[in-house]
Amino acid sequence: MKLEAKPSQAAGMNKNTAQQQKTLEERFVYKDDDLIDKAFDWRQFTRLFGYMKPYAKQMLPLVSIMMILGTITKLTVPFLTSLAIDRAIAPKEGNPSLTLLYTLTASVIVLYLIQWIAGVYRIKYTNVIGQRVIYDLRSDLFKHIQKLSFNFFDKRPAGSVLVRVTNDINSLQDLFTNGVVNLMIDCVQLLGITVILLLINWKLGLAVMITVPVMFLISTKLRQKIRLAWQDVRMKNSRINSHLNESIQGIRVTQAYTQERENMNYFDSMNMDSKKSWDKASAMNQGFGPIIEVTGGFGTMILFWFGAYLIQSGELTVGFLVAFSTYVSNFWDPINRLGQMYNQLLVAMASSERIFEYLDEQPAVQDKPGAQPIPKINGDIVFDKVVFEYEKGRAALKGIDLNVQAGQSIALVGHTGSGKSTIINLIGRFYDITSGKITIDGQDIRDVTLESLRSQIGIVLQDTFIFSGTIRDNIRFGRLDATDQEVEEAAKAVDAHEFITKLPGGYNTEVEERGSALSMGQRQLLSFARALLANPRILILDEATASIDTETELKIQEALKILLQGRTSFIVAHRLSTIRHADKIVVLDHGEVKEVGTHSELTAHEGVYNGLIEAQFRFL
Ligand SMILES: Nc1ncnc2c1ncn2[C@@H]1O[C@H](COP(=O)(O)OP(=O)(O)OP(=O)(O)O)[C@@H](O)[C@H]1O
Repeated sequence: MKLEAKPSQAAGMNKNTAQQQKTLEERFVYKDDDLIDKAFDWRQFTRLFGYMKPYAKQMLPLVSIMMILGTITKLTVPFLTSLAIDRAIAPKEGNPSLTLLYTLTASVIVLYLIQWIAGVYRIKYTNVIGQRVIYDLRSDLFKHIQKLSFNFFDKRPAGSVLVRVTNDINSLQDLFTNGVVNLMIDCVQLLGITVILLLINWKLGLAVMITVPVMFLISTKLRQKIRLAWQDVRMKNSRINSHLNESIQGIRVTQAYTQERENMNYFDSMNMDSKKSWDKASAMNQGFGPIIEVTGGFGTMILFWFGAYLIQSGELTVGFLVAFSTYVSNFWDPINRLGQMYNQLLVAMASSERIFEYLDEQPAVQDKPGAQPIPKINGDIVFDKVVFEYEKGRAALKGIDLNVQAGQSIALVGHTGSGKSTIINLIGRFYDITSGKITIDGQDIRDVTLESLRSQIGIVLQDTFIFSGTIRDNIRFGRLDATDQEVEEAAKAVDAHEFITKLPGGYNTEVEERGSALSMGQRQLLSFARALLANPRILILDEATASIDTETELKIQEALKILLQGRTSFIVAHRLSTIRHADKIVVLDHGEVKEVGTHSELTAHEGVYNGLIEAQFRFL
C-alpha cells in the first residue's frame, strides 16, 4: 500500500512552502507494509515461541518453580490475615491470642522473604531466556538477509530492512523477557484466586465473578482497535526510518541543492503524523485500564454488599471477608495486566509477522539440489543466447552471444542503460538469466555451487565500498587469512603502498564506512589491492567514471595491467586507455551486442564504436 504523506502541520508554513511541500510529497514515496488486520494466528504464535524451545527444557522448570513459589506465598498472606483477625485479634470464642498474632506475623514476614527471593531468581532466569531468544532471532534474520539475492534489495530501501532487524526485533524483546512469564504468573494467579474464592464461599465467589465476562466483552471490542492503532504507529515509524536513512545517505546532494529546509519540512510532517498516531494508540491503550477498574469497582460493590449479608446470616466471618477483598483486588490486577499483555502480544505478532516474512523469503538465486563446486576455473566463458529481464516483459539483455577465452580481457562499452552492468552481474550469478546459458569452462553456472563460483570471481565496483576499520583490514577483506606481508605486497603491486604509508597511521589508519576520507583514485587503488589479494580467476571491473588526474590515471592503468595478468577479465570501460588495450571490445546497444573486435578492428570502419570514440573526442 502506498501511503501519501499528509500536509505538514509544521508551524510557519506559508503558501509557497506548502507548494514545495506538495512536490516533496510526490518526491518521497515509501512503500509501506499493509496494516495487518488478521485474527490471532496460532501457527505464527507457536513458531515464535518455538524460539524458546532450546532453553525451555533447561530454564523453564526453574522459572516455573520460582513462579509457583512466589504465587503460593502471595496467596497465603491474605489467608493468614484472616486467621489473625478471626482467631488472634477478635475470636468468636475465647480471648485474643498475642502469641498466635506474633506467630502469624512472623510467618507473613518469612513468606514475603520467600516471595522476594523467588522474584529475584525468576527475573534472572527469564532474562536469560529472553536475551537468548532475541539473540537467536536477530542472528537468524541477519544471516538470512545476507543470503538474499540482489533482487530483494533492488525492491526495498535499506531503511526498511534496517527497521526489521532493529525495531521489530526490539519490540519482541519485552515480550520474551517479561511478557511471557508475567502471562504465566497471571494465569496461575487467576486460577489460584478463583479456586480460593470458591473454596472460601462459592456464593460470594460467583457473585463477584459475574463482572468478568462483562469485562472481557468490553475489552475484546477495544483490543482490535488498539492493535490496529499500534500497527499504524509502527508503520509511520518505519517510514520515518526509511526517510532518515535516505536523507543521511543523500546528505551531500541535499546540501548541494540546498534542499535542507524542504527535507526538514517533510520530515516534520512525518514526525507529526507519527506523534499523532502514537497519541491515538496510547489514548486507546490508557482507556483500557479504567474500563477494567470501573468494572472491578462494581465487583467490589457486590463483594461488600453481598459479603455483609453473608456475615449477618453467619455464613462468613469478618476475617474471611477481609481476606476475600484482598484476593479480589489481587484478581483484577492480573486481569488488567492480561489485557495489556494481549496488546503487547498483538504488537509482537505484527512484528514477528514482518520478521518471518523476511525469513521466509527464499533467495532468488541459490544452489540447485546436487550442485557441485566448480573446480579451479581456467577462464573460458560463453554467453549463449542469453536473455535477461529484471522485470517480466522488459528485457535488459536480448539474446547475448559471447565467446571469451581464458586470459582475455574484455571491454564492455555502450551508452548508458545498454546492459554493461547487467552482463557483469550475470557472470557472478547475482541474478539468474531468463533464458539461454552462461558457461564457465564448459559448465553451466547454474549447475555449480554459488560459493565455489563467486570465490573465484573478483569484482571491483565503480562505487568501491570501504568498510569501517583499518586500511589493512580493508585490503584483507579480499582474503581473510592473508598475512600482513601479503597485504603490503598486494598494495605495492598496484602502487597503493606509497599513499598508504603517507597516511598518519599507515596501514593501521582507521577509515570510516565508505572511506570518505580517501580520494576516489585512492579508494580504487585499495580495491585493486583487495582484488589482487583475493587472486580471482575471473576479474570484473566497473571503471570509475569520475575524472581522475593524469598521474593517478597512469597509476591506475599500471595497476590494472598487473591486476589483469593471467586472468579472464571484464571491464565496463570508460577510459580510452583501457579500451585500447583490451583483447576484445564488446559494443552493446539496448541490450544487444552490436560489434565485437579489437580497437583497431572496430575503428577501421564506421559503426557504433567509432561513434562513441568520436563523441569522446568531441569534448576534448
Ligand atoms: N535492478 C534493476 N531493476 C530493474 N531494471 C534494471 C535494474 N538495473 C538495471 N535495470 C535496467 O536494465 C537496463 C540495463 O541497465 P545496466 O545497468 O546494465 O546498464 P549500463 O549499460 O550498465 O548503464 P550505465 O553505463 O549507465 O551504468 C536499463 O534499462 C536499466 O534501466
